[in-house]
Amino acid sequence: MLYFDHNATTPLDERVLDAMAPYLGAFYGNPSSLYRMGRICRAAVEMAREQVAALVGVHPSGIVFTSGGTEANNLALKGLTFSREPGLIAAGATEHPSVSEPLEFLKARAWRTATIPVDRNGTADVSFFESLPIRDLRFATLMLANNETGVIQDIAPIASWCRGRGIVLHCDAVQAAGKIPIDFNAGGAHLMSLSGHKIYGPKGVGALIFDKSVELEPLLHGGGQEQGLRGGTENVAAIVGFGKAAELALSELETRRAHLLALRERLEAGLADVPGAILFAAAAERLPNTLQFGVAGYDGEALVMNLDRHGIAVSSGSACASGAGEPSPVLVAMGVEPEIAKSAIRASFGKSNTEAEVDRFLEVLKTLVGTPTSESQGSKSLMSVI
Ligand SMILES: Cc1ncc(COP(=O)(O)O)c(C=O)c1O
Repeated sequence: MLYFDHNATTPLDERVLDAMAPYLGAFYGNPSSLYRMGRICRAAVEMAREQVAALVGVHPSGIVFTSGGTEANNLALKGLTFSREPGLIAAGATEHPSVSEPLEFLKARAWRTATIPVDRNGTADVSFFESLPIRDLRFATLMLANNETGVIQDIAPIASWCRGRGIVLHCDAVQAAGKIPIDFNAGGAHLMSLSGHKIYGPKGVGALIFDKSVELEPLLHGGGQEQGLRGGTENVAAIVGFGKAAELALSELETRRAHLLALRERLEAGLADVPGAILFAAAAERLPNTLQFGVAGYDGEALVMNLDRHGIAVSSGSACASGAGEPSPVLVAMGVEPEIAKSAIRASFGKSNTEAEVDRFLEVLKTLVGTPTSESQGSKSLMSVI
């Protein structure tokens, strides 16, 4: 299978599996136990904490391990509300459901939201913040990179606006981590979510990075683990795997980034010969591995299924939204017409993909959507950009 769906999930790196193995076998201790095996497991968890901290340039004590990106987002958003009077939350228009759904939950409980609009390229409008009633604004949330389009938001000016007014900013960096450099402190957000399975680590583990100045309440009360912010016996093997994946992501960041960008650019160039291809968020700064496009007149989900018959795995939008038959809310928020949005396909490359695989993808795509007519072949490019 040609796997181009790394924003949905990544395969487990073999080196990660090797690091995890002892903690799925011989070292089964509880990291809270005082005897030797417990201490070995504790040391493994703490080493992983250092590895994840290094990926985003923070002190290890600013990391809470969670069951994944979804829990990290829920912990941030709900955890901020428990000790605050209900008020206004500013939230990006293209957030992942693990942010937008907790916000819906909060809206049913006296909280209100203000949507930070995006332009046609999916870039958030920073000036929108000036229109917000500061006294009512409790906190803000904006993703670092979008899971569908790969659009990267410039968080620093928003964070500095928020910090200047004592407003907490949460940032979902699940898709950005391991693909672009992240410096938590320079970025300026107070809270940041990460996930293990998007960086060749295991599923079911993630982290919330937190600034100690922020008042945050846990979702899970229990044995006081994770500095009291996430009760429950730690999933040691998964945490160890996440740590190893983070270490590799940091040490290989530049080589991975260059490789992924070359693949993305190859696909982008090839799409110019695909009749009716429309590249989304073309002018925005995007993740090196992600390319979302539509093919006018075609249904994205049908194309995904046809590509699957040829052994090619891509997504018709975000993994969570696919199957719903609705146009992608991300593209709709960008002002893309619903009919065009319904034709969307997302290719997200990974470190093992090759140029030959991209060429094969283009070859199959062209057979599925027809080849250019001699008349259109004469034109410079058949691809429009949105
Ligand atoms: C931007 C973004 N945030 C959060 C998540 C949720 O992460 P997890 O699958 O670890 O719960 C995802 C997963 O697709 C994502 O793309």
